[in-house]
Amino acid sequence: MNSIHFIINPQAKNGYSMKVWKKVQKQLTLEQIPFHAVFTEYRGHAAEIVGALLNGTDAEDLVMIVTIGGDGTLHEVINGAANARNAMIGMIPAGSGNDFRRGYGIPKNPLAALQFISERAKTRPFLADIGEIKNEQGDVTYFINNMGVGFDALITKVANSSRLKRFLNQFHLGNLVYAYFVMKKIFSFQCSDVNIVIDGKKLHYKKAWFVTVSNQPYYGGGMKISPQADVGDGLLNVTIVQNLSRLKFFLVFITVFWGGHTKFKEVKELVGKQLTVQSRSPFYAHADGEYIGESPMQITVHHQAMPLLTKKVD
Ligand SMILES: Nc1ncnc2c1ncn2[C@@H]1O[C@H](COP(=O)(O)OP(=O)(O)OP(=O)(O)O)[C@@H](O)[C@H]1O
Repeated sequence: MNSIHFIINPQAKNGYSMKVWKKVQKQLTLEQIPFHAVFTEYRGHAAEIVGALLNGTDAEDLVMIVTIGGDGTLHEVINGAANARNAMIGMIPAGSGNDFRRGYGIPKNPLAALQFISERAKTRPFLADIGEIKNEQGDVTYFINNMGVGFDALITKVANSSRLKRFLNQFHLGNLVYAYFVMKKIFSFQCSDVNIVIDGKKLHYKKAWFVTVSNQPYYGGGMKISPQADVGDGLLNVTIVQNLSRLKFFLVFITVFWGGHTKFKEVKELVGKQLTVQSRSPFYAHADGEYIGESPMQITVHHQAMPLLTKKVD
């Protein structure tokens, strides 16, 4: 087997990732699987590591890259590899949200995940769709799970930079921080009218709370925001929540955990290959749970563009 390049975020879930890495490292040695390991040192480092790694290899050589951390580190790895065709990306989940694990069928247990990856490496990789986001300045960010503008991006931004998340992560309760900030921000959030142009069709939504664009069903640490989303169908699934009171928004938000929100008339769903999202007042935007700036954004799907060491989940 080719050497596996591990990229480990030692800070993910307050250092839980290092415990996972130690178990994985022991198993690699036991099974005599060749590997390299690099530890990220700061935000954005994983994308730089991947960029440098792929630059130093011939385009015909397949490079296996496995990240140990959360969806944020994986997001960076995907962005580092998005323009290369010779990277195969895998993940051993060790973060607090782990929506990639849910959406792409990766085992929870680190050693089971390693075995799963080793097996995938022997067959052809699964080619997943990825989403491309372009802002007004033309800067490009890719996403593998989902992107969103509005209330969910605001929660992402405040939760990710909060000390409370780090504190709660010590007790494996990091996800509670999102619920806390939802409760806190729901009273002050300002909705905005939103214009969406999807595959040439113009649509207008009054008083939108958020717009989420999904490549797979899960976001926010297990919420089923887009039950129909499929990572291999060449389509993006758009969810718009609009025109409801703060109280009703809260009730609808709870139902997202099991995908029940889609039954509400204030929740609209669209499907398409390319869209622009523009809000009357600027909305924060996130990609895979990482803050990326403000709307407007143009989003395009790239079908079967990312070789993954995963399987497609039905
Ligand atoms: N050494 C580091 N020090 C600080 N931050 C880092 C480091 N390496 C990576 N990061 C950043 O930490 C953030 C969170 O990483 P990651 O998602 O892997 O872990 P997490 O604890 O599960 O968080 P999340 O709940 O967002 O998934 C990412 O934005 C990543 O860029």
